[in-house]
Amino acid sequence: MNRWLLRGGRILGGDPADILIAGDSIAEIGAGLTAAGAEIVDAGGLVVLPGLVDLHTHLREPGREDAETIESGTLAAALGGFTAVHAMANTDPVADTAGVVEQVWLAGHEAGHCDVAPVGAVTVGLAGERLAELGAMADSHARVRVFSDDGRCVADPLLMRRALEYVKAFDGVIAQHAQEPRLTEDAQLNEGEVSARLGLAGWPAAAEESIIARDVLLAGHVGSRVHICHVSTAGSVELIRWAKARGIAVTAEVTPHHLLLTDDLAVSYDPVFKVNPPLRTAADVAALRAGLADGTIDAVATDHAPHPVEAKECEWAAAAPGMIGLQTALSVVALAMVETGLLDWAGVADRMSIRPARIGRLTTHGRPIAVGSPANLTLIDPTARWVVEPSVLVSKSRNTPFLGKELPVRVVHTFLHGTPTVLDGKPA
Ligand SMILES: NC(=O)N[C@@H](CC(=O)O)C(=O)O
Ligand SMILES: [Zn+2]
Repeated sequence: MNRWLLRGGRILGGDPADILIAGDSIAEIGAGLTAAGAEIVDAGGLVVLPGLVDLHTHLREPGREDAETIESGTLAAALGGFTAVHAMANTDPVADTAGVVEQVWLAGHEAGHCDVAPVGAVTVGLAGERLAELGAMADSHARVRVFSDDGRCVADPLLMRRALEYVKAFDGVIAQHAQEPRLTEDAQLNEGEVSARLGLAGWPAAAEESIIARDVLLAGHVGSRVHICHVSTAGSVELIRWAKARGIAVTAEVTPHHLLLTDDLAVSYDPVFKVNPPLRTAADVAALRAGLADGTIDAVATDHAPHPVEAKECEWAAAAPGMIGLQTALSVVALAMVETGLLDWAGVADRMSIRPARIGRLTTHGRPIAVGSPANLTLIDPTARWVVEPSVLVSKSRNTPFLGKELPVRVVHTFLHGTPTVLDGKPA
């Protein structure tokens, strides 16, 4: 049997302890453990977290293998400390049938770098007209629980209501990309001072907030679960706080980039900063950080959105929105939340593993680091710094605003069901 002895790591940043992995689970935790025949990993100085779980990853396969493949995207995930990712449905073909979600699940399983939980489309072809076969996707081998037309908003309120009602039967959740389409036609960046100065069409906060207000009311009305993708405004945080206080089953995610970057970066006209929803103001960033710290926002999700060079090395208006983020997520969260004292490592584990796993109903991820739990673990060096060189990025795309930047915190080892996927920062 597979046996690994992780020596002296600090579980969630606490006191040093040894962890013995046997097979796919944690067999023992304690001081001075010995285990004949086990491979030893010196975890001295490292912090041990439950394997990170991403609720929002664009793996681009099938259809856009020039931007990313399941192999390259999940390897980036493992190097970023993730043991599970939810693969968004805006592929080509769209993941709107049991056949496509099973294909994505199987390809993830064969790649073996992390578990892949396919997200099913809410509507056929993401067209927003008819519901996709949600039940068949839930019942498939992929066991889909998260459904989203992400990239597009489910704009029709009746269709949204029906989707919320439908997924109750199998404890699913609708993950809404909250963007009122008419209010954001041609929108290029946050509507405000910067958009006015640059003369580009703005994306008002109200386009996000009006959909969130509508959808929390619908979810409350039908008694179903709604999840809000990539929350980006202070008003959205307030609405979600209000809905949670009323007992509505709403959860929400924020991206690392929305926790750190602001819309004034667009004055460079560099499309690397073009993303959907757009970067907002410093006041929004402060509200997002506070909302994540107090748990109003449940989770950090990367919205890893790879695009080929030609989609980014062009004029701002012609560029595709999106940034890659799997390999930088933990570092950016450390910068925005840990170094500012807003979250400790236990808090990071909660927002990047425990809660996202619960939202996605992944039973073997986001478990406490305890005897008997599945050995999905991420060991990080909290004092290390690294430079985001192109050579360390394994995604097929390079569209990150952090290229060339120095970031804190390095992912050192990642274990997936008891087997290392990353050792010493390298693919195992
Ligand atoms: N976030 C983005 O800017 N782009 C995403 C779609 C999405 O998550 O909305 C993509 O698929 O490229
Ligand atoms: Zn989206």
